This record gives sequence, structure tokens and C-alpha cells, in this order.
Amino acid sequence: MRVDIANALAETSPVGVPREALDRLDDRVATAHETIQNGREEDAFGYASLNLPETTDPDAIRAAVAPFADATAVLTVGIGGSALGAATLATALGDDTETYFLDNVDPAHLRSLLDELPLAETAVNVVSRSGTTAETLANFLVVREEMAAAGVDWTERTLVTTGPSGNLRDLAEEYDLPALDVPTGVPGRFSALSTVGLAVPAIAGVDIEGVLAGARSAAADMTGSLFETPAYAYGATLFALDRREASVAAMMPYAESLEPFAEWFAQLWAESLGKDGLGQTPVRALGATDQHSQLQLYRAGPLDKVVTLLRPTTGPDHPIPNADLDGLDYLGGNSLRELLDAEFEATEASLAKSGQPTVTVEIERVNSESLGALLFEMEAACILAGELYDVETFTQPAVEWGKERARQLLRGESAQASDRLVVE
Ligand SMILES: O=P(O)(O)OC[C@H]1O[C@](O)(CO)[C@@H](O)[C@@H]1O
Repeated sequence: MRVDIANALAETSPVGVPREALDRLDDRVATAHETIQNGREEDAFGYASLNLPETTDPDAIRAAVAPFADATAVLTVGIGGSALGAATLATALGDDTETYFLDNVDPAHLRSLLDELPLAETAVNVVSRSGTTAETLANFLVVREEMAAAGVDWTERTLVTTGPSGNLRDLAEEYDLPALDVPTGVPGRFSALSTVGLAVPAIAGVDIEGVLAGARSAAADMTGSLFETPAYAYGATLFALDRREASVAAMMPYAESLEPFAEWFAQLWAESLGKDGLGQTPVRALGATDQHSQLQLYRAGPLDKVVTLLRPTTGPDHPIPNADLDGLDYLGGNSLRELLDAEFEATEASLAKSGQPTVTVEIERVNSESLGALLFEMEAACILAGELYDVETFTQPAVEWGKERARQLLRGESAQASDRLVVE
């Protein structure tokens, strides 16, 4: 990725980072880089994520998904990191295989999805690192029952991706289901470049070898300086801006196919850095669409944000027909990509003019190599930011309380009723 941080500096924004502060921060980046490299060498928990471009075996993934090559639809049953990486790659790069991601427990949605799915030609990838996530297991129990009721042998159409133990591993062993192992030492949100994120894209015709190759080339270019390593420029700049009130990090890709990437980024940034009262609130936006919904706030609201404008610099295009309508002469003869690029550059300039910090991220095009590199670099950016915040980047202890409360409620164990102030 190519990262431009000029509009995040104090020269452009009243809440921007002074250049000398960035120079000082680069000393800390060098130290953090050492920690990260040592963590990679030791394959330490979390840091091992950055070794996936080398350690993930695409042949093993292809062998595991081979029985599902005839699938016309693929249903991923998984949530959070067990769905978002695969959704990012399959949505942006997949062929005409229909890919569906069941990452919520909404009965109405599940009903309409099951009514739509050609169950006999559907491959199901049930994914859970812990193997115990309630939403994933509940959804899978419903899906398998639905397949059985339709006379489809679900054991012939299910691939499991999970850890060494847990309900899902037990199920895989009991029914002798094909199973892929989640990589050890890799938290879910950092597992896009592993069995977790690559199995479904492999079924959907994605060049997973190209994805890993792109990530490897990004890994090879990392040095201990933010002025040389795009990932570190991104992570350090967002950290430095958060120190200056930019507590909201909006991710705004200018490509429909990259919308799931913004969702993936939101989990990565929130769940990794939201600790000890720290962390930036990620916001998912889409360019040019959200220019017509969010931009008013981004321009005229509080200077509490950094907006990442992300675009592929090349890609498919379509001419805009000439229209003999007054005032539309500026459209005819141009193309949709030229319009999108103009919108991108105009938004970048308009935010700079209003003093709202932005970072511009460009990839050459939406293809396997570029997306593999982008995922890897955003993970490295997040890990660096975690070092600078000095937080536990790779755990997410705060999510457990709610899970336990939900289990208590389902078991009928009376929960402490909280006082309410209901108006209806
Ligand atoms: O893969 P699992 O264990 O089902 O977890 C799914 C997601 O839930 C979380 O544990 C949060 O509850 C995420 O960290 C993870 O990506």
C-alpha cells in the first residue's frame, strides 16, 4: 500500500501531528519494530500472525476444500475474525460462486437465507477458533437440521475450521468431518491470511497463493522506520492523532468490493486497541456513498476524527454517456472511474480545507496480491499501534462478561435486573 500522511500533519490540520513529533515518534517505532521482529522470530502469541504469509500452507487448504469444488454456494457460519477476513477476500476477489456469511443470530435473516440457499449444492464452512461461540454453534445446529430435513447429507457438505479442542472439534471428530486447524498463536481478527480467512475464498476461485505472495512482499519491505514502512506510517500516525483528540478512525474505501474490508478493519482496530480506557473508535464508511450522509459531520463537526480514504488507483471502468441535459456537460465524455477519482480527490481536499485529518491509502488495484499486502500491512499497523499504546493487543477480555451473562439468561439463572427508565 501507498500511504500519504501529509493531511494528518500540523501544517494542514489544527489537530494534526507536528513534524518534529513524528520524528521523535520514529525512535519509538524503531524500538517497537524490534519487539515485533523478536515476537515473530519466537512465533510468540499474536506476533505469529505476521508469519502467516510464510507459515500458511495453501496446498493444505486446497486439499481440504477440494471435496467442495462443485459447490454453487458457500455458507460461512462464523462471527468476528472467523468471518470478516474471508468475507473481505471472497467479496472482493471471488468468482461467480455465491458466498454467504452467517455472522449473526437473526432468525428472520436465517430463515430467508435458508429459503434462498440451494442446500444440495451448498458447502458449509463452520469456523470458530474457540469452538464454543454461541452464535456460531446455534446457527450451525439450525443449518444442519435444515439440510437433514431437506434430505441433504450435511456431513458431506460441511468443512470445519477450528482449534484443537471445543464443541466444534468434538463434532468434527464424532462425524468424521473434514477439518482445518486454526493457526496457533493467532487471534481471530489477525487470521485472514490463514485457514480461517482463505478456505472459503479458495472455494470461490480466489488466487489464495497470490494473496499470500502479496503479503510476503509487504512483509519483506518492513524496516524499523515509519518513514520507510507504509504499515508503520499508518499505525504511528493514527496513534499520534489519537493523542491529539482524533478519537474516531473512519475507514472509507472508494470501492464497493472493499466495504467488507472496512468491517474487518473495524474489528481489528477496536478489539486490539480498545483497552485500559484507550483506543480509537473505528467507523465504517464507503466512498462516494457516504459523502452524501457522513461528510457534513466529517467537515463541519468536531475535529475528533482521522478519515482514511482508501482507493485502488486502477480497475474496471465504464464511460458516462453524453446527455443533452443542461448543466450535465461536465459528465459526458468522462468515465465512472474518473468521476469516482474526482470525488475522492475533492473529498480529500475538502477535509484538508476544514482541518479534519485524513490519511490517504492507495493500492494498485483490487487483486489478490494487493489485498494480501493490504491485510498484512493493516495488521502490522495495528500491532505497531498496540506497542505505542502499550496495551495487550492480542487479547479481548472485555467481551467475556457479556457472553457469560447471555449464557446465564439462557439457562434461566436470574440475572440482576438493572433499574430501567422506560418511555413508550
Ligand atoms: O472464532 P471464535 O472463537 O468463534 O470467536 C469469534 C470472535 O469472537 C471474539 O472472540 C469476540 O467475542 C473475537 O475475538 C473472535 O474473532
